[in-house]
Amino acid sequence: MTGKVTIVREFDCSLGEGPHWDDVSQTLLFVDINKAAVHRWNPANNQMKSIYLPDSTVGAVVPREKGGLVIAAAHRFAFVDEETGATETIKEANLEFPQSRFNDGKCDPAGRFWAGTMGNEKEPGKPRRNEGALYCLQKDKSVTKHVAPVDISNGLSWTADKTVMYYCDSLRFCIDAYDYNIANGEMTNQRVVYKFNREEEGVPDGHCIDADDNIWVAMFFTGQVIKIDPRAGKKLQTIKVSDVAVKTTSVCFGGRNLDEMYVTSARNPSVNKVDGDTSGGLFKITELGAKGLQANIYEG
Ligand SMILES: O=C(O)[C@H](O)[C@@H](O)[C@H](O)[C@H](O)CO
Ligand SMILES: [Zn+2]
Repeated sequence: MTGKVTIVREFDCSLGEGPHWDDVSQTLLFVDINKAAVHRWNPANNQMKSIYLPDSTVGAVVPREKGGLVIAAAHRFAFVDEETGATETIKEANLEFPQSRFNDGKCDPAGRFWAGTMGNEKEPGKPRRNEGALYCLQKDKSVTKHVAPVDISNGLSWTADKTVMYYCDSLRFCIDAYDYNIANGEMTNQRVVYKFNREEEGVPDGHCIDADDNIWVAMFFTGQVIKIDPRAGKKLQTIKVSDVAVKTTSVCFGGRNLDEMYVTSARNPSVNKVDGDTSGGLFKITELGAKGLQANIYEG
């Protein structure tokens, strides 16, 4: 199977990110970082519900088991009431770097919410260096710091047996693996499992893991999704998502059978959107011959 790409909706995201398939409602949650927007899109009726947060940016969103959402936005973890849009700060983080902000995040299989930060970027791929870190919002609502310094904290995933965690600091141009202790959330024994070729492959951004423990990475600047076998350290497949929307930012599996892949993207810089400019849109890849696992949610 090679993967069939379609554009499902021209969302015109400034910086679309963090797709999360909500299997309960069969809808897709994702963010537009620069617009501080949390979007929920229902593929069944093409309806979109959006919340615009009071924060300057939002890096990631996940559902909360007790109801509502949890976000990593600007400098805080916060709860969001999806009906009213009201937010409640849980904890602030990375305040030592005032120009930094939260970026990508995801829940681990035990229901902790992991999210990392990055320095301000005047242009994509060029942030203030070493201003980011990887944080974890524990289920007791405390926040712990795990990796620092980081340039652009991005993709996170865990193997099905919960013993390995994968992490990507984009400007390291690799995927790192860690031994993962699911009982206490500690990550140890960092090693590189795949090194990207910057020229041909672009900048590694968000990623997700499939039921076979292969990793699918959205590549920023090249409009590609790359499938990697992290055990063999090998690239298995490259899928061209778009020649126009080349800033592909993240991926997740979705759909009734979790066998469709959603891909978010960022807008190309142009004042007015011209015909055929699909950048900032949401894409779908089918016929992948792979399936995802149910996405984890925050259990605190
Ligand atoms: O989507 C993200 O994770 C960041 O917010 C982006 O800005 C990109 O990662 C970065 O620019 C890639 O080079
Ligand atoms: Zn990202």
